[in-house]
Amino acid sequence: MNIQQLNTDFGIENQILCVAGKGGLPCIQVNNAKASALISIYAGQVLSFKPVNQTEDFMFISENAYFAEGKAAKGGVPICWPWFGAATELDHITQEKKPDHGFVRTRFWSVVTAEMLDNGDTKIVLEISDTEETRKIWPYSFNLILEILISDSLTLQLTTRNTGKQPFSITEALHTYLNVGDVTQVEVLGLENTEYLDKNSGFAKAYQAGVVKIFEPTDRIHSAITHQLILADPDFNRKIKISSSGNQNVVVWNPWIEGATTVQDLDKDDYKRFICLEVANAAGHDVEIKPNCESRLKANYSVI
Ligand SMILES: O=P(O)(O)OC[C@H]1O[C@@H](O)[C@H](O)[C@@H](O)[C@@H]1O
Repeated sequence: MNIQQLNTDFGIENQILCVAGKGGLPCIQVNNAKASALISIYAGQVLSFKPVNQTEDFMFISENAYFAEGKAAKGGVPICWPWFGAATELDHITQEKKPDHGFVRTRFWSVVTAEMLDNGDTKIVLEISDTEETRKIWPYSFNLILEILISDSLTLQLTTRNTGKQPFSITEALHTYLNVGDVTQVEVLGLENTEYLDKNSGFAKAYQAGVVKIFEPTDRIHSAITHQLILADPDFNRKIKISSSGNQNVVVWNPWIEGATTVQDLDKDDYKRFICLEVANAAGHDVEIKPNCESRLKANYSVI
């Protein structure tokens, strides 16, 4: 991907700049009067989002994150698609294990548009479609579009279009790594009185009565959710609201101490610095999309 050409096509002086990011991977740097953001064109991944009145980024990125082709960078908002979690079947041609969380977070996307709106927001649209290579992993034709709106808040909208002749089913997630002051002090509001599958107990069903706190390895798929979460972070003295639509699940993940020491692309203390709150369709909540139809998953992240 030619950075100079990207700037010719999409650059706007002092506001939208295409740069070679870490590992030389192409990124879009956005600065407007309301916020700044960094978006990886490889992976279609928001790596940074910071409203101008905030000192702390919304996004956590591990110092040990991989920034290389074929690898997923640990942090920001990886897009899990067309499956969330481990693939349940082997590749039908190579018989190899399919990548966890799908294949679009380790592939180059394209820029469709990058524009400043009249109200001062910036809108970036990225897309990825099937190729001969993706059809070997997942035998369907698709067009996946990520619309990113950088305003006082961050809005992400992921649209899946079935461009083929047969229906397909997906699971998916906006796998947001939210930057926190100290994960042991945060509270997640909005999941009270919901059921969840506990991945750390063999996907056993469990029930969350009160607010969610992190004090052990946590890996859950909540269902029957409301579409609003609040992440209360006393150390950063802020509350982030996450409003969503098109999702039947919310995933809460923190690897805790033992997880952070075994995951190579996390530093041992990183577990304190993030919580993943993922707007998702997962664990049996597959979305079926018929030919010429589409489905949308949307989330907005704001400080309240
Ligand atoms: O692939 P990544 O970014 O390392 O994330 C892994 C984690 O992603 C979470 O979404 C899953 O619920 C966890 O089970 C998994 O371990």
